[in-house]
Amino acid sequence: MRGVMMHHSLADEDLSGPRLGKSDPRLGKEELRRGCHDRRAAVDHRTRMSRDDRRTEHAMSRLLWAHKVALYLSRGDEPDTVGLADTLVMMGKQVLAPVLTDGHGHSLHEPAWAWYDGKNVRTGLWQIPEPIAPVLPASAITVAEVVLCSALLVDRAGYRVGVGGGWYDRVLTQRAPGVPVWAVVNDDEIVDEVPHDPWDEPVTAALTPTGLHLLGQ
Ligand SMILES: Nc1nc2c(c(=O)[nH]1)N(C=O)[C@@H](CNc1ccc(C(=O)N[C@@H](CCC(=O)O)C(=O)O)cc1)CN2
Ligand SMILES: Nc1ncnc2c1ncn2[C@@H]1O[C@H](COP(=O)(O)OP(=O)(O)OP(=O)(O)O)[C@@H](O)[C@H]1O
Repeated sequence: MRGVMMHHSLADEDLSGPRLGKSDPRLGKEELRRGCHDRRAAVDHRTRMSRDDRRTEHAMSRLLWAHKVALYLSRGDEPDTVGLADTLVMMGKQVLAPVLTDGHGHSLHEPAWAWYDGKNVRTGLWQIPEPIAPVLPASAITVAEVVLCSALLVDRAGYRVGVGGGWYDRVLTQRAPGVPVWAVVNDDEIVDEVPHDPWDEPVTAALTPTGLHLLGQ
C-alpha cells in the first residue's frame, strides 16, 4: 500500500538539478536528436511520471500571473504538457496550442494555432494532439504572454535542438517583444553548447523537473 500512496515527487532520481554536459561538437543536430530520442525512450514509467509532476508543479507556480499561454500538446515520451494545459484551462487561463492538420488528415503548410479547451482534441500529424477549434494563423502567438516550446536539447545560451522542421523557429519571431520562451525538457537535456544555425531563435529558460533555469545573458 505504501508504494501506492507515495507521491511521485519522492522518486529517487535527479533532484539535484541540471548536470552540465557538453554535447559532442562533432555531432550534428541529427545525431543529437537520435541520442535524445533513445534516452527518452529508456526512461521508466515511474521516473517519467515523477518528472512530469514536478515540471508541472514548477510551471504552475511560475504561471500564476499569466492569462494567455502558448503551449505545445505533448505526445509519446515528450515531457508532458497536456496535464499542465488542462490545469491551466481549469484555472481559467487561455491556452493556445499548435495545429498541424486541416482536420481531414492533410498537413498545413504554415504553422498554425487554436485555443485549447481541455476537451475537444484530435490526434493530428505524427500522433500529436491538437485542438478541434477554429484555426488561427502563426501570428496568433502575438497574444501569448509566455510561450512553452518543445526541445530535445537546450544549451546555456538558450539555443535549442528541436525535432526539426523549424516550426518554432518560424513562430517565435512573431511573439510580442519581451515575451519569455521556456523550453520544456529534462535536466540532462541542458548542455553547455549545441550547434546552431542563423535562423535559430534562442529561448529564455528551460523548464525541467527541478525548476525554471534561466539561460542566456
Ligand atoms: N508535441 C509536439 N507538438 C509540436 C512540436 C513538437 O515538437 N512536439 N513541434 C516542434 O517543432 C511543432 C511541430 N513540428 C513537428 C515537426 C516534426 C515532427 C515529427 O515528428 N517528424 C517526424 C518525421 C517527419 C518526416 O518524416 O518528415 C518524426 O520525427 O518522426 C513533429 C512535429 C509544433 N507542435
Ligand atoms: N524563419 C524561418 N522561415 C522558414 N524556414 C525556416 C525558418 N527557420 C527555420 N527554418 C527551416 O526549418 C528547418 C529546420 O530547422 P532546425 O533544424 O533548426 O529545426 P529545430 O529548431 O531543431 O526544430 P523545431 O523548431 O521544428 O522544433 C531548417 O531547414 C530551416 O531552413
